Amino acid sequence: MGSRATSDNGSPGSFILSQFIAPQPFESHPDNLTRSQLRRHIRQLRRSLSVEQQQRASEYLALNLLNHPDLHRARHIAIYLPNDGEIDPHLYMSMARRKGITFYLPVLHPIHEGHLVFSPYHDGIKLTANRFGIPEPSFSDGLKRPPWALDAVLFPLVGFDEHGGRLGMGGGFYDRTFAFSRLRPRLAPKLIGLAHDFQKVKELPVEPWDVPLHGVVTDQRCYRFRGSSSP
Ligand SMILES: Nc1nc2c(c(=O)[nH]1)N(C=O)[C@@H](CNc1ccc(C(=O)N[C@@H](CCC(=O)O)C(=O)O)cc1)CN2
Ligand SMILES: Nc1ncnc2c1ncn2[C@@H]1O[C@H](COP(=O)(O)OP(=O)(O)OP(=O)(O)O)[C@@H](O)[C@H]1O
Repeated sequence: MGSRATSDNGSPGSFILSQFIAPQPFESHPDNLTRSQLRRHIRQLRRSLSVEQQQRASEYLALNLLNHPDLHRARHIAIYLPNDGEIDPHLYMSMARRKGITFYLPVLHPIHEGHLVFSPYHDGIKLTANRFGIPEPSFSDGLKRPPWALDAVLFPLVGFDEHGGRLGMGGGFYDRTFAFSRLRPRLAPKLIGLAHDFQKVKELPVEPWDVPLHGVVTDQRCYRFRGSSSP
């Protein structure tokens, strides 16, 4: 199963898996949708996954992340709590914690509108729903880690394409918070999107504010984009 950590076109095994996991093959995403129509369409497909499909996707995702070269040396990783059918990174987190990795959750900045801060995520931490209903640590709890001091950030994606184009929930939170990475790419954390493989679309227009991802990891593959400096 380690062979899923590949950027080629996949093996017969991954074809069978994609038939099992995806509610529809990605080719069926309608053409010519606006960004917000596409967002609605993929979010609806994502929410329609069964508990078993989500669980299976989470297991394959964990294997692909554990084998990912960009994460081998990472010790401080930002992650997210799955919402709205997002692929679930909990299994990866529990396995990686045994290797001494510290995880951080995004918290909406109460004053710096549209920006995120990152708080440590460990057992027993108190979480409260933010204005989108997503649980997050309190802004005043725990020692925050500045975005530039993270080794890697695992972005929740709504959509992505094979060229590094990214569609998020539409708030621009990740784009604003990691805008610095376009000016100082060598200092930036590894920026890696997570998604179900069927969230891949043919092509997304790149907006001027879009922060380029180093790669995307799905339940089926690891996609790595131009500009990723790791071997
Ligand atoms: N799991 C997870 N956590 C995350 C994000 C995410 O995408 N996923 N975020 C990534 O940025 C931030 C929260 N951003 C979000 C932006 C919009 C919506 C959302 O549901 N928008 C509604 C309308 C919301 C409203 O105004 O009431 C919608 O589009 O239907 C949710 C989260 C931080 N935490
Ligand atoms: N660096 C920035 N500074 C100011 N506004 C920004 C910046 N980045 C994005 N925005 C604004 O955020 C809005 C949402 O952007 P977009 O549709 O690309 O969000 P998204 O990438 O889907 O969301 P997210 O980044 O939260 O995952 C846009 O209208 C854009 O003007």
